[in-house]
Amino acid sequence: MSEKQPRSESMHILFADDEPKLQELMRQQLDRAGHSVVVCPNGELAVEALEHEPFDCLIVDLDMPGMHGSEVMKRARAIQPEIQVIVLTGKPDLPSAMIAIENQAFAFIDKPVRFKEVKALLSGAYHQLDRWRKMAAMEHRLEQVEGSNELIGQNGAFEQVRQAISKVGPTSSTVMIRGETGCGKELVAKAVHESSLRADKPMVSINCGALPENLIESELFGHVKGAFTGADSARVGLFEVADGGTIFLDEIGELPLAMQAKLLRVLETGDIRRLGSNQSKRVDVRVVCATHRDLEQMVHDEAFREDLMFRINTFEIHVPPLRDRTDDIMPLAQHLLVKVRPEAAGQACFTERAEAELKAHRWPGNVRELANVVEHASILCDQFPIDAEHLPRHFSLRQLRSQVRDEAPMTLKEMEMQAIHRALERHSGDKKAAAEELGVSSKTLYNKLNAEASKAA
Ligand SMILES: Nc1ncnc2c1ncn2[C@@H]1O[C@H](COP(=O)(O)OP(=O)(O)OP(=O)(O)O)[C@@H](O)[C@H]1O
Repeated sequence: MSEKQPRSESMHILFADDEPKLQELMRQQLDRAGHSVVVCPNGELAVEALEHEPFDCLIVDLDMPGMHGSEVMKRARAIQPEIQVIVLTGKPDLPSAMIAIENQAFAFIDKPVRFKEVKALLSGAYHQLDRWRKMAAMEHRLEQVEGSNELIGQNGAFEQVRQAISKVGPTSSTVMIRGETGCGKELVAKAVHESSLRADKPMVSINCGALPENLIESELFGHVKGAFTGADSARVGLFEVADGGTIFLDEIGELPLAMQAKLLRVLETGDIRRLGSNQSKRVDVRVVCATHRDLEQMVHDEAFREDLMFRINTFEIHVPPLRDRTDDIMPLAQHLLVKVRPEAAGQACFTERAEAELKAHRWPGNVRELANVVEHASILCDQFPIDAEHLPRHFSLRQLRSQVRDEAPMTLKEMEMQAIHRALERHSGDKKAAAEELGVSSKTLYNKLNAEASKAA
């Protein structure tokens, strides 16, 4: 007697085969195993069924009179991309197997059908579908967290950025994006990737300044099991993950010299080698880098390899700081506000006073700082428009620091953040230089800025 499928694994199945006996058998067995099933005697009716209702799985015979099984599979994929397909055939030869592979079938079985085998495959198909749905849910969540990748900016200088993206995007050139911290370099890198022929392949990002030196190599190139103490299992590096796509090396100026040499070798040969392995592997990855550092000065100071600099700055995009495009401040503020308060769309959301303050500010943290300020204000403001009083305290303090420095009470934390922002201002957003001046590590500085950003959120 067939066992009933656990409820959670039951699927809605479309069975398409022209053999009446097999149709009857599958109808009974699939039903008994806890699935719901629609049986079609030919391809045309199967496609009609697919157009009318969603199925989890399609079991399809290749050789049916009329529409061939391969055509049914193609149509099924177009109508329901996530559908899992199991191919049945009376001729289990290479051409049939190729058809199954080309149509991304989950499994391929020959006749006569052994139901035990079908049952096991259905369980596998169920889990495959489950993974597909979880992945889709994750992508959806990621999209919500990251928001849209739309680049806002009408300013002339920003228009040049757009033009540069559209020119270099479709090529496979290495791109170097320069600009102060928070001015939108990563967003520009995403736009380069999205306008490239690799847009449907992954783009992976790594912040070279945020990783301890001993982890960077394994992060970029992976490692084999036992490569170092604690490497209990092998790990795929980001270059391999990005194969076919783009890797974004943020804060490239922070890359230690030893790693610069290894990166240069990868860029020149296209081969990567996992840490602890003797085997190289060819990867096809486009490299996009970003930095707010003066790389030429770093080369002069022997902190950055000249040969690597020449290799990565084939094409440069300069993202202007926000203070140089004040006409972009309000469109950006409105865009960032809609991200956190969708109901703000289409409304005039800032008073003249708030607008004046936003426009007068120097924005050492650029668009990221603006995003934090807007989010903070949106929390304090129950009803639009946002007024100057809704802007964050540290923002107003910075704005008015010359008048209020001695009068306004401040917590230690606020004084600390003020010191950090002043140091960043003095060093034009250069976090490493600011950290040096403040006597803390770059990592501590990043942590404090991140903590401030999440507090404002
Ligand atoms: N032109 C823009 N249009 C819309 N949003 C933007 C724009 N520029 C920056 N942002 C937003 O501002 C924030 C900071 O941008 P991004 O991370 O790209 O800056 P960055 O220059 O890479 O920063 P860092 O130097 O710290 O790495 C992000 O949330 C981004 O979406």
